[in-house]
Amino acid sequence: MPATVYSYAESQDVADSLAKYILDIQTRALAIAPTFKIAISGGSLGKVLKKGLIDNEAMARQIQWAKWEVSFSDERLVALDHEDSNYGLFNEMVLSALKAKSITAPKVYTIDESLLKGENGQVSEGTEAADSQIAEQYALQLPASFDLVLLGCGPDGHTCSLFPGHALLNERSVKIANISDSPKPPPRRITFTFPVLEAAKNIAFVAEGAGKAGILGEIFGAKDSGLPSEQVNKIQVPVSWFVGDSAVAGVPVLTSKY
Ligand SMILES: O=C1O[C@H](COP(=O)(O)O)[C@@H](O)[C@H](O)[C@H]1O
Repeated sequence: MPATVYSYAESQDVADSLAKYILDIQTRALAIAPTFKIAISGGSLGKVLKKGLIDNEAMARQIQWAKWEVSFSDERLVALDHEDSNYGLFNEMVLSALKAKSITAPKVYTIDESLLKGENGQVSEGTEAADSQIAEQYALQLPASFDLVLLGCGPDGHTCSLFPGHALLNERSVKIANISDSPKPPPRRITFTFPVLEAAKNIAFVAEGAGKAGILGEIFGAKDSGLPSEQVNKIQVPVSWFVGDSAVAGVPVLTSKY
């Protein structure tokens, strides 16, 4: 099933179309279940969600936040209020805005921060055993299947914290893996593995900026690059990309509007 690419000149249009797509999946999910199960990534995605789901007031009114269950596709092993935390970013961009508007917050599944900390309450340097315990504990909170997984694509083609050429690309024995050698700082993270992505009902990437055009050229090019984001495109799940025109400039892919 080839991925569908939705491309827009304006960043606000990327955010608004993504928001409409999320709303449609939320509506379908809530028609058959009491909660909408979504996984969110870090990086640039937080700003796009704020623009599309919070600042766009018509959209904001239709989002049933109280019925959302939010997990993170990857998380950096830092305190939740650290600037590198993916939860921290979502909190800053979305949760704090909901609080300011007195809107009931979604249920959010974070890492167990206490497992990060040493006896003095400070985040410790971590060990393989401690980090894999954080991963195992996070896996216990996952639903059997996400209605929607929102992903970013790094300039090296990584997604979640699955990096090009890394052994975790072949990890199938656990749903959440820990990594201590992330090429992008911080080095200690946990991440979804491919079985979680394969079990999802829908997956969407968001990629903006001319800086992504090179890697998108490889991902959508004729040659198999084996890049993590390209591997996600090959999963038997509907995969959509919401991109800025500059991110697909010169990329051999058909684009449309959502
Ligand atoms: O490190 C990470 O990077 C990716 C991509 O981020 P972006 O800023 O290039 O969109 C992100 O999806 C992931 O969650 C994050 O931990």
